[in-house]
Amino acid sequence: MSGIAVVGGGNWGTTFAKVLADGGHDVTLAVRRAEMAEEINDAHRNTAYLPGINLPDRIRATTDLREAITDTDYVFLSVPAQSCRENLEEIRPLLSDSAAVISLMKGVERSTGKRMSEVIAEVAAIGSDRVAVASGPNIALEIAQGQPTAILVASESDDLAMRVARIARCSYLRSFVSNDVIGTEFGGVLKNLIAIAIGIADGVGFGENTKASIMTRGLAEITEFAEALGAHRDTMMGLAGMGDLIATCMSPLSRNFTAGRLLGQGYSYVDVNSRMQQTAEGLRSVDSILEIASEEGVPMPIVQQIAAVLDGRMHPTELAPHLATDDDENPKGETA
Ligand SMILES: NC(=O)c1ccc[n+]([C@@H]2O[C@H](COP(=O)([O-])OP(=O)(O)OC[C@H]3O[C@@H](n4cnc5c(N)ncnc54)[C@H](O)[C@@H]3O)[C@@H](O)[C@H]2O)c1
Ligand SMILES: O=P(O)(O)OC[C@H](O)CO
Repeated sequence: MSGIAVVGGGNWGTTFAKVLADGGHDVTLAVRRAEMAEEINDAHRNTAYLPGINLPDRIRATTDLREAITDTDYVFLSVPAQSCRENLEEIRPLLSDSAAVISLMKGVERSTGKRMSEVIAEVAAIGSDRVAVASGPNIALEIAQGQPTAILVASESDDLAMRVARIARCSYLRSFVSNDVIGTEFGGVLKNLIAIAIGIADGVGFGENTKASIMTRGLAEITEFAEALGAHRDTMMGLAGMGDLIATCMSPLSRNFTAGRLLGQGYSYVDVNSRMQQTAEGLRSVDSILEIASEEGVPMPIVQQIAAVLDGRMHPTELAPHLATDDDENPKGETA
């Protein structure tokens, strides 16, 4: 048995399939639309998601999940987090007894607050030694253009993390390994929220001081949250935390930053949703993260202000979460 499948032919799924193929592997890319599969197979292009990018011949697209998953060792999942469960329900009966499932997603499930690796283990009914996650400063289009970057692959199984890292690398993507699954996942989920705040600040017209202070306080805020949930601090200071935070907050290609900027420009949440062509996971994660933060007693002033802008309780020009403190005499974390 051998084989690699990527499920989800969007921005990231297609780019990740290209990374795997450029690393010398044959990859089956499971997509939903027949015309997309045809374009990828015949013209080696996915113009809807990666305009101007030529895809390697080693990628074969199909709309048939059975063809993609059967007898496959590694299944990489790159669909919106809210559709992870339904996609897995279709995948589960097709999985071989030893196949590993790797999440490329950066969201939590709204209905349960679960991380994607938790949803995978539950729905696919597989042990944590067959589940991995991969996350880092990975703006898809830049990687598809061959611009160099790095990614962190994490699994509770060192062996699986190493195997996935060896597959998921090529001349322009270096993979590092970790066993901090919680930190690697929360790094990706939480940086999206800070990128929305930075987008709001940008849309309002605030300058670099504002954005730098939100980013810095944001890193402290998401690190405290992630640590409370079991993440290692080092992970939050590494590629999957600070690295991804910087990339996402600074890139106009980021969908989370773009969604924030639209909010800052005065569009409502409903308008922003209808304008976004691609997945901005942060918009769907805000409520779940605040719920978990409240259960854990972790203060999240930045995320709270994003929620207030999203539901119209706060005007974007009032966004100044880095000024909020319960105790002005004893500001917390000012070494950050
Ligand atoms: N784009 C990036 O730069 C990037 C980088 C790293 C991680 N990610 C993460 O990867 C995941 C996928 O993001 P993306 O950028 O590829 O999103 P996207 O919107 O570009 O594509 C999503 C894909 O999922 C498919 N899909 C399958 N089931 C679906 C369903 N029920 N509803 C909607 N779409 C469904 C769509 O057809 C589409 O091909 C997200 O969690 C995102 O945070 C994205
Ligand atoms: O476009 P975004 O905001 O989903 O961010 C993409 C990646 O997660 C950046 O690492």
